[in-house]
Amino acid sequence: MSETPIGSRTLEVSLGERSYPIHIGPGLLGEPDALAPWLAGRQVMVVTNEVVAPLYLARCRASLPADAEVRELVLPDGEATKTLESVSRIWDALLEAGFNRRCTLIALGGGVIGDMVGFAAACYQRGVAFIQVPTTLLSQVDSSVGGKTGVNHALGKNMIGAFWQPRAVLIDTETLETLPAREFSAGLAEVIKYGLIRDADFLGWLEGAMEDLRALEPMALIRAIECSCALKAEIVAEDETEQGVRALLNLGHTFGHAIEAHQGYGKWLHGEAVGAGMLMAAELSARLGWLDEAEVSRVRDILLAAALPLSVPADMSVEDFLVRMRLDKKNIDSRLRLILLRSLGDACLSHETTPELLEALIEAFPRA
Ligand SMILES: NC(=O)c1ccc[n+]([C@@H]2O[C@H](COP(=O)([O-])OP(=O)(O)OC[C@H]3O[C@@H](n4cnc5c(N)ncnc54)[C@H](O)[C@@H]3O)[C@@H](O)[C@H]2O)c1
Ligand SMILES: O=C(O)C(=O)C[C@@H](O)[C@H](O)[C@H](O)COP(=O)(O)O
Ligand SMILES: [Zn+2]
Repeated sequence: MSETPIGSRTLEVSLGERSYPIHIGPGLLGEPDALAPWLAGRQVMVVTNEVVAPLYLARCRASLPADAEVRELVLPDGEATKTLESVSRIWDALLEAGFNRRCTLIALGGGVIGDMVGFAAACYQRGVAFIQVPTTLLSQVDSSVGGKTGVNHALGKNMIGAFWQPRAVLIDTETLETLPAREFSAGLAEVIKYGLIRDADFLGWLEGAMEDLRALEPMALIRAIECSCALKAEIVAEDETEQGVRALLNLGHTFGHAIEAHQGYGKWLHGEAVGAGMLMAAELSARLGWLDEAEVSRVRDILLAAALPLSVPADMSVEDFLVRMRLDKKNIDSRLRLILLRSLGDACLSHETTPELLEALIEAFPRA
């Protein structure tokens, strides 16, 4: 890009030869040639969905060089479409266009599009370039960074996938102006997650900034997105393929993924399920004697301030949770491993939970 616009920031995900930038700022999408530096060749396929296309496809095209051979694929919307069949449609479109190994895929949309396009890129002709252009808060603070790509399976979330890093992440914070409030709240869950797992100061700042964030106050937004991306980039650089510390990014997810899969993908938003799951993890941490009641209340209060659910679905039994949780990717040798909190800002991967403790926690957790 020629000039850095006011209020914008650049971070790096440091992965040696596969390092890449994260550009964050208002109005980045639509700048002429903004995407040009990371194209592998002239062939470009922009993949988006039917909600995002009318809003941002034209701006995305305007950020590509005039001589690029650009194709567009507009997929249906929603978590229920995060399937191998949708990814297959991307491969069909690439082959029909005669695209070769030097093509570049652009993921324009939220985490569903980003995860699918990344996976399509990882497999097409054994791996081609892709760029993340995230347009939801959740995808701007989490899913566009770190190279986890894939699709859901009826039996479990993100069960089919690959680690495949993008060449760049371009975050235009202005795209959040059209995002529904419920989706914005879902994104806040992952923002809160970073404070809970790794950064108590950031958590403290978030507690005071929640109103500004929900009002889309530009500087608060940039700070939340920048801090989130910086924390994620640091963890991914340390542990790209989740052999250790990266698992902390899964706080609340073992419970959350169980809710998403049991309810039917899309009924509960990913961030909503993760929010409730983080409260469950905090309460379990308290039952182990690690958090005190005041700390659990802080978790409850910040989730409430973000307009996230504090209860789980009324129709989910303890067994409904356990069946799904036993399939979690973090488990080893049938031992359930959960991310818990030793204190606010300090998470750990724990297998100290007994079945009795877990069952009692799920049983007692509020239903709605
Ligand atoms: N790969 C990772 O590391 C990672 C991390 C977190 C979440 N995820 C995955 O991300 C997915 C959730 O992502 P999400 O919350 O972005 O959901 P999403 O992609 O379904 O987007 C949410 C909704 O907002 C719409 N939308 C997108 N941008 C918009 C805009 N600017 N204005 C108006 N509407 C817009 C979408 O069409 C959709 O209806 C889940 O599948 C989750 O598993 C992946
Ligand atoms: O990047 C990661 O690592 C994460 O765990 C981020 C999570 O927010 C995200 O939901 C991720 O897709 C979960 O991955 P999974 O392997 O637990 O399905
Ligand atoms: Zn998540």
